[in-house]
Amino acid sequence: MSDDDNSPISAREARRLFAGLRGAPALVLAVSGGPDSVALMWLAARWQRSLVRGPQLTVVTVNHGLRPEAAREARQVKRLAAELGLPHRTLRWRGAKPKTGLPAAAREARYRLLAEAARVVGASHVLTAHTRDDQAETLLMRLFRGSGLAGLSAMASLSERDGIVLARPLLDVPKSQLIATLRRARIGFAEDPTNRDTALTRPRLRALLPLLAAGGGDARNLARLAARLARANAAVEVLADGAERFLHLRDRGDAPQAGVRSFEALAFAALPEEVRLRLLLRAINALGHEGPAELGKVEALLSALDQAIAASPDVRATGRPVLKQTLAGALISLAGGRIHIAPAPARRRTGK
Ligand SMILES: Nc1ncnc2c1ncn2[C@@H]1O[C@H](COP(=O)(O)OP(=O)(O)OP(=O)(O)O)[C@@H](O)[C@H]1O
Repeated sequence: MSDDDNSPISAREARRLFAGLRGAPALVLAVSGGPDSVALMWLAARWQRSLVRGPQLTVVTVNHGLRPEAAREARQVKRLAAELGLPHRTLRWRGAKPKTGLPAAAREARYRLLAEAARVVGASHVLTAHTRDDQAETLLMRLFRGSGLAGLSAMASLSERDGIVLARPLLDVPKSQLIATLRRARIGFAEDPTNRDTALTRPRLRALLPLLAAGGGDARNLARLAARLARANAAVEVLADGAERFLHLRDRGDAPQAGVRSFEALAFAALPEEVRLRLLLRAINALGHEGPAELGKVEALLSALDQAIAASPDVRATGRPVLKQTLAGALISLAGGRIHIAPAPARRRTGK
């Protein structure tokens, strides 16, 4: 870790971090009460005060109703927001909580509530306080889960969700600098108890980080790797766009049925493997009705398609499907020299 990593963030540095947000009419700050998001709130408030006509800021805390201390933490955020002259709202996650996949459901609900709050106050962006350390952890989690290039690109500094831009202005900032900023400003913050719960994947990974850092795999290097992979991923996406247009042009005058995607099999087979995979993923995710397809399953499908195309040299000859599979609610078939992807018919109930 360099000395810089322990220095408070200067007003000038913060201006650079928030530069792209200056012209926004209003911003929502997602503040849980933990050090990162309290620092985000403090930095954003100082930045906004320094502007003649900066964006309106609204602080939002989501109480997931899962921990008894959450209400008190939300009140603490409200108090601090008031001291900084910022309006604050606490939003409750109501409704049934699932028995499995609770963290994912809580995150989903949190982003939905934050996006709703943004719409209510006319904000174009929701700002979260993800740091460089979070980026490194995300990369590692996805690495251990076997993600592909897109997943290993980790978090983007700007992304879109429900018509609202999700901005992560601190994604390149080490957490230690945020703590140093709060110490210098004499601001207290809550500690997230899930950080100490070693049953969860992220905290377990967090415990591994010092070992990795000792071997050179520190957050700076891991986050840099994520940025490089994101760059490569963006380039492959452009290639996939081009390939889609190329296949479409070859089909001129031969418009596919509505709600179906179809590619000429031999032209498809000549494309690079990563591009073929993405074309399948895009089509399956667009037309299937069972959520995003798993990369491993699309890889298996692609290999089956490749084999089927190679095994029938005159792939155009037969109108009968030489391959037919469903995946993530989409039906994929190879027939008459074309790969067709369509919504799978609804499954029939097996009960009598
Ligand atoms: N209860 C909350 N209320 C408002 N904002 C929150 C809340 N929890 C998290 N956030 C925002 O999200 C950021 C990331 O939080 P955290 O690292 O706990 O998320 P996570 O559960 O790991 O999921 P993800 O990284 O996908 O958001 C925080 O810095 C903060 O800006």
